[in-house]
Amino acid sequence: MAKANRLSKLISYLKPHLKSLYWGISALFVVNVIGVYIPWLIRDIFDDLQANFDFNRLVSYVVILFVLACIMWAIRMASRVLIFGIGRQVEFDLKQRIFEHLLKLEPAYFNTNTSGDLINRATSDVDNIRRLVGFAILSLINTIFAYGLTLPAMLFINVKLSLMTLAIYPLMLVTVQLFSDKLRIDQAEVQEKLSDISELIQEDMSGISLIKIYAQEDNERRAFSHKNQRLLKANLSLARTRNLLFPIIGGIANISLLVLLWFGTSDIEKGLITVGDFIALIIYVERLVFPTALLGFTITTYQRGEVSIDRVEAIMEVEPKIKNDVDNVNLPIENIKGNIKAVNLTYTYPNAFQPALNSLNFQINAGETVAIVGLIGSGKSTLANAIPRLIDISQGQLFLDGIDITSINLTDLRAAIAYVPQDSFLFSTTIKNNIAYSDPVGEITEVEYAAKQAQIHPEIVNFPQKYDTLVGERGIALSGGQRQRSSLARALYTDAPILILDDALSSVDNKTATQILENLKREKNKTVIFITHQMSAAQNADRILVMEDGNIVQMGSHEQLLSQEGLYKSLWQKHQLEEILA
Ligand SMILES: Nc1ncnc2c1ncn2[C@@H]1O[C@H](COP(=O)(O)OP(=O)(O)OP(=O)(O)O)[C@@H](O)[C@H]1O
Repeated sequence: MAKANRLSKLISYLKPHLKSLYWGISALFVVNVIGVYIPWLIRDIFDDLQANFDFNRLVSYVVILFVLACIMWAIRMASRVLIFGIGRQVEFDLKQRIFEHLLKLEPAYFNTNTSGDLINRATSDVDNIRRLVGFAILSLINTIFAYGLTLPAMLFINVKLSLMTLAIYPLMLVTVQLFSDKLRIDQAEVQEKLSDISELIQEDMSGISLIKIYAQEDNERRAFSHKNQRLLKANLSLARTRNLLFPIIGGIANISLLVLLWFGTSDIEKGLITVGDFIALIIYVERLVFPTALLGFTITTYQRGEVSIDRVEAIMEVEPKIKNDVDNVNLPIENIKGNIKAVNLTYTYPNAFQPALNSLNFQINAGETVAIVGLIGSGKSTLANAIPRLIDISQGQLFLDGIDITSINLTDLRAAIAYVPQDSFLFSTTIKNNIAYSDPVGEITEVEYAAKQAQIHPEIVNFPQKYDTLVGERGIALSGGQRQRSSLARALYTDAPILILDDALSSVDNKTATQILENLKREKNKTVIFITHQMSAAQNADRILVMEDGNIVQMGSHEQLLSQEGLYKSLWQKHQLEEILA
């Protein structure tokens, strides 16, 4: 991204918070004015008291200085709260925008972009932008005000002394810049070693049974110790760099004070400056140490923030491929019958050489139960994903109740379809919330009804907290079959006119799977499409589509297909042989 573009992005992040920024900058200005005025006052106090000491005046000066210092402290606090607050606000806005944008993107995007990278952009990169907006802006403006106000005051007191003492300050800036590069490298190294360790812990905890079966505890312990050593080394290197930098900055500041002391005292002696002038200069020089040192960090923070703006904006620039047509048609769920028709339906995955769906033509009537069978990789899941537009299919190839699905409002289309994907994903929440995912405030009786239809109810009531039992990663471990039937219950709960099951009962025994499908068949007006490798379940469907290499090679009822030579007959014979052998 070009520099000007980045700057305009940065301004757009700040735009909603301009009022706070205005007040924050104003507060910083006032702080710096008071910060320059206090040494000036001390200068006058010294010169005044030296000429004519009076205890009462001393007390009143001390009170004035104390009040000014308190006001400065309070305003400085306010400026920090305001500007760091903007950083936090921008962080909040960006995280929200990234998440909302990711929700708009199609599943294919997440196949080509790792979740680790996306999480990194939404956390570490957003954090870098927060630092740019909070710390870098505060520090940069503070430095501008500090120099802009302090330097004239110093020059007014004595040009030669001011320039001599500050001449060494660029060295401080360069040192911090050099160190901040090293600090960044060390910090990244620590981060990398830390994620290595986290990955190992995560993997070992998931594969703990395998480690035990293969008696690999010693090997894993050694692997952990090796990674832990590397983390220790990285941490020590970071500590060394930090511990070296701050004494060097202090040393440079002290050199400039020594210069001031050396030439300043002789100037007092020569009567070129007063004692008050000298003390004010010392305070001014000290005042500039912090902003100068911070400027080095500010430049690095700014550069890092710029890279992060590019990385975050790269996500935001990805246009969702599957979106509503400009003149999309609303299709209320109560008007949907559930007829599905494909006309030369063709789909090729990006970077694939062959189409996964190769000019399919079929019609599924409303209320029909259709099984899709075929060899692995023949395109069954791709077809299932095409109907709710989870993949980007072309216009004029797939129709719902005679309407091109690419022109139907996406929310309406998806509301019409209950879909159970191959992996029965469960969220880390209660079983009730998992089933009632599409309408979390639904009645428990409806949740139970769906669970009964999916034949999981008797097992749920045996769970420790019944429907309130936590499942998913942080809950109890469910068997494959229980997970599948819970996902099925989630789909049945929505009561959509079309139900698609993608091999969703593969871990359920044949008898239960057949029973579930029988129950579904009895559901009037529901179009059911179920992809399966279980031939005993498929045989009960009204019709069966047989797929091979992205083509529908056979279509008909179980009896019709058995009477023909072809893939279906050989799949059925194989199934029967397995039954006999079992
Ligand atoms: N995201 C993807 N990117 C590229 N190719 C893919 C992708 N998903 C599937 N394919 C390919 O498309 C073809 C059809 O895959 P699909 O998953 O639809 O088959 P399937 O019949 O459902 O298989 P299974 O019975 O094993 O579930 C396969 O050759 C597969 O390798």
